[in-house]
Amino acid sequence: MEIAEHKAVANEPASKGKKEVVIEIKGLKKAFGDKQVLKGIDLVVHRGENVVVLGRSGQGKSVTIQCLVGLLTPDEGTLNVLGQEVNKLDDKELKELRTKIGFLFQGAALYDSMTVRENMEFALTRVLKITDQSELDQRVDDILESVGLPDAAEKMPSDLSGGMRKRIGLARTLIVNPEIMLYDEPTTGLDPITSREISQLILDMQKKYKTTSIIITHDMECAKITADRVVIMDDGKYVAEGTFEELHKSTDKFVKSYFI
Ligand SMILES: Nc1ncnc2c1ncn2[C@@H]1O[C@H](COP(=O)(O)OP(=O)(O)OP(=O)(O)O)[C@@H](O)[C@H]1O
Repeated sequence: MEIAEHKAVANEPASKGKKEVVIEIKGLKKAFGDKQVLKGIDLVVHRGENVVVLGRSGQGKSVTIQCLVGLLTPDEGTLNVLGQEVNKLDDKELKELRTKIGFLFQGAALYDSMTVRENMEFALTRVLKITDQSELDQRVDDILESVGLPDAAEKMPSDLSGGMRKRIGLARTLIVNPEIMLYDEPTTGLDPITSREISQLILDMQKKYKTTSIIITHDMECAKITADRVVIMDDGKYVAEGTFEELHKSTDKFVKSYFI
């Protein structure tokens, strides 16, 4: 197995030649009852990087993300996000940290009784406390333009196709300027063409908004399009790491099984 040794680089200054560490997970372990799900996860994500996590179902990819944002408490290990130890934060500090993190989960989680514009404005007023109507309008129009749906503002979520809902969900998440984006299977349930468009959009948004992302996916094309780096998870650990091309060329039987 060709796992790269994860070097402990937390707390390094973002000085010349060194990339700023935005997320650092060390020795993360988590069990539910007698089921040991995470058996020692180590991961460093640098600013502006898209890291894709691959792995069969039930490996603990989502559990890792939930630990990262303080929704689950690990049994062992440390999670450092934007310079803060997640498990040492009180509720108020955790809430504050979460405003810097955008989530895009399987369902786009739009409020069905609100128009697209109202969904966006709700996020802006709640998170960024913006109340000026012209600024709200400008931000909504800008983000809808960015995700390729400039005319969707007055539509209801029920009027949108699955692909459009994903785009609007992404817009709603990005409109509050998160530093980190966490995607949990962003292309699940979409047809191959729409999946490709959403993957491309994730990449475009990373470039435009300079976000740092962890993308959990089973979609290899999504991984190919979006990943600066791929990690593969198996049996509660990360077992292989590299660029998509590096892993694609791997001779390791387990890694190769992902690329068939
Ligand atoms: N709150 C919880 N209580 C008990 N067990 C849980 C809890 N959350 C997750 N698990 C268990 O942990 C294991 C890993 O779940 P997780 O959702 O992280 O898998 P995953 O790798 O994201 O899978 P998938 O690709 O199917 O989403 C599963 O067996 C799941 O049942």
